[in-house]
Amino acid sequence: MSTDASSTSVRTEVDTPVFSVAGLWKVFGPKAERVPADPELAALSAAELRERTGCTAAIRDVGFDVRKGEVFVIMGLSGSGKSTLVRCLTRLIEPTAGTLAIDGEDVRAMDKARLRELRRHRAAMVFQHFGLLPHRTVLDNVAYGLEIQGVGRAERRERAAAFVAKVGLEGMEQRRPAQLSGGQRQRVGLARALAVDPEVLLFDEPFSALDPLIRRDMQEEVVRLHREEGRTMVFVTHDLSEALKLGDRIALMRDGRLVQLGTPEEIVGSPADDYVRAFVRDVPREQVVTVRTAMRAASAEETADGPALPPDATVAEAIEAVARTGSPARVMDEGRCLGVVDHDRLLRVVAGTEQGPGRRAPEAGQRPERHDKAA
Ligand SMILES: Nc1ncnc2c1ncn2[C@@H]1O[C@H](COP(=O)(O)OP(=O)(O)OP(=O)(O)O)[C@@H](O)[C@H]1O
Repeated sequence: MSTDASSTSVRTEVDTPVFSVAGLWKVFGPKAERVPADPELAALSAAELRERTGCTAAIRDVGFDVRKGEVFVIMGLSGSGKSTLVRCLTRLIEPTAGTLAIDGEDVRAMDKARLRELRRHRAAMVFQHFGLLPHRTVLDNVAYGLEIQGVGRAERRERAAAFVAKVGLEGMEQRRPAQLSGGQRQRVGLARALAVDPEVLLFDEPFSALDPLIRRDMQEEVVRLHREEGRTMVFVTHDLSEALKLGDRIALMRDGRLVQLGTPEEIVGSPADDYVRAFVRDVPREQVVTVRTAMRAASAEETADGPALPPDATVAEAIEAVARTGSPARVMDEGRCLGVVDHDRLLRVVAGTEQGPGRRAPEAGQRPERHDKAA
């Protein structure tokens, strides 16, 4: 999504944040509120803070917007504050300080009824431990959220059946959770969250208990659902490759702080500090750098011929196209040729020796748009 300040009205609508978070803190421990309020305490390291106050700052002064329709990934190592952060969004964990809004509405000011409504209708959570009801069938588990919403039996079963099919479990409606594999159970959890048609889906490390092949299936399922429905998603993971695969943007957390927020290409191409650099060192650049970044100006001859790729295609995809046809690939946007990528450009990205935007910190408005991560 564009961050261009001179946005058109369409862009303004697209840019309306679903969640807006600013100066958010979550401190566990005695008299937690004094920590964000006192600059001296707020500046202490985790160990010093614990020693001085007995408190743990799980989230420290974090701010970001989640834009409509994006997959927003919160990533970091164990203990960096990811789960706490995603739970703060619907106040499953109560923030200590800061502001938090959904569609412009102050979440911290919501009363119990409004919060319940928020969690049931607007922001549904998919947990790692799927929380299925063991004595209910797949269909009834998926219908459960609708039952809570007061939807009548016939309608909820019909809607639940459609979502069971949507996540690829057709024919298993009458099974119980114990009769399913881990991946199938996770699909039931996903269908249950989808069935209530929330504005935003929150995932807390939903796939970390799954074996790698099933995990990849589920990631593809999320990409597919996102492509089909365009639903906003906030996805917590400690796995960098999962983050790069799913995220339109990634918020990288360390010790409760947000150390970098950007597209996968920005995070890999322009790490904010040595910590992020070390984190992304082994990522194959061709899988995240886009042709928009790698391209050069095209000659008149080159604009007329050659394979065509959208600007957000990865260099890996371009390598395939160029290898197949033997000629430079054109980067096309709405029928216009923006530039070309040839052997030389592509090899430079793989070797990590290219000059240009991928090596600079992208400025606002220059961010590559990523529509179709699975392509
Ligand atoms: N209820 C609690 N009381 C005290 N400290 C807590 C509590 N919950 C979390 N913490 C601490 O807050 C920090 C962040 O925890 P959190 O669970 O959010 O991390 P995480 O990044 O999700 O980790 P993981 O990937 O291991 O789940 C950790 O230091 C943790 O020990």
